[in-house]
Amino acid sequence: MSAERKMVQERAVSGVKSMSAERKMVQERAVSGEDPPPQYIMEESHRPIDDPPPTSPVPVPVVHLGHSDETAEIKAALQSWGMFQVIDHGLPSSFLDEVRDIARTFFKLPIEEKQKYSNLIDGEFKYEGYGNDNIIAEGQILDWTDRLYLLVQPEDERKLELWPVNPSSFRDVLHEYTIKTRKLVDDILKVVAKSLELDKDFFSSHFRERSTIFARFNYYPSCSRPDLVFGLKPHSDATLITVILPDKDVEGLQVMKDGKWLKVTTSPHALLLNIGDQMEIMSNGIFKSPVHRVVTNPDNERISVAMFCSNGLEKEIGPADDLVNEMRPRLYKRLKMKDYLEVFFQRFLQGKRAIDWAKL
Ligand SMILES: O=C(O)CCC(=O)C(=O)O
Ligand SMILES: [Fe+2]
Repeated sequence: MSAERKMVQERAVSGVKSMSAERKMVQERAVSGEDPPPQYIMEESHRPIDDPPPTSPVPVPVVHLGHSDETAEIKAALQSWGMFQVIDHGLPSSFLDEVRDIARTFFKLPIEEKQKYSNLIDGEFKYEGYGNDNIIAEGQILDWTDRLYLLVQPEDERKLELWPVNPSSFRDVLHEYTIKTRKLVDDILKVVAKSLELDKDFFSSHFRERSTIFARFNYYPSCSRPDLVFGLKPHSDATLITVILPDKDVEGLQVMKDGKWLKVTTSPHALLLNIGDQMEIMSNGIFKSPVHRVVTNPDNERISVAMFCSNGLEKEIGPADDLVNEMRPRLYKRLKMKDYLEVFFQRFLQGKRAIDWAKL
């Protein structure tokens, strides 16, 4: 990785001085049966218990790739939900299970083994590795989750020393999963471009130019007080598009739709795709980056794997010229990806959205 890029990445997350010190992992708290301590507890008005409660599960729309209706299906799904599931993605179910297995096996390793990949070095927060969120402010509320966060693309920027060697298949499976999800995302971005009547390579060419993919393995231990804490606070992703491999058995993801929280349910063989803020900006707001959150569960742990696909850090992005006209004025400014990410991460940690900063 170039020195400049490294600096930018580090600045992107620690623009405000890090206050992370050695921290107990959420998994350790859950194993010892601890109730969530105060730094995890949401203030009363923002707790996961909603009135009215999240409605009964409505499956997220399915897009049938390669089908004559795919363009219309994607457009409808993105305008109503900001997300969709794909079942005919070409990745065998057994392979998706392997991806879930490497995540589960890694998080089951003894803490000392996992700490070899820690994102805290001498108390200083690093972007990649195993751990939790950076702490940048006193009183910051933490999420009930542990993670492993790795850059997988561009390949020549991977920090392989942070890729677990246990389970022994971890690196090969993650590499293969990267190649496969990348191909899927490239294909899907062409359909998204078509649905907006843009050149079919509009998003995928942006996406090819030193585009980044980060893999995030999310582990949400069971929690005695799901009414007080979040597995992941409400947020939108900074990405162009995100591919989520949800837990096969345990629910937890919810999305805000038409002002209400809905439980997200998908087929066990599905990949779930949601767009992020970069797509909202580039589509001039025709597609909105969905706000979503994860709740915890008193009986079960949950895992998920997210692949965050973004334009390269040095790219400047803005609304597509063809989507700006008299009827639809430009809604977002042009911005450099690295500047956006800097704002995004600071706000993400405070449970705030960055997209407002990009609006004109
Ligand atoms: O755990 C999930 O299902 C979603 C994770 C997510 O939204 C994220 O990692 O940004
Ligand atoms: Fe997310």
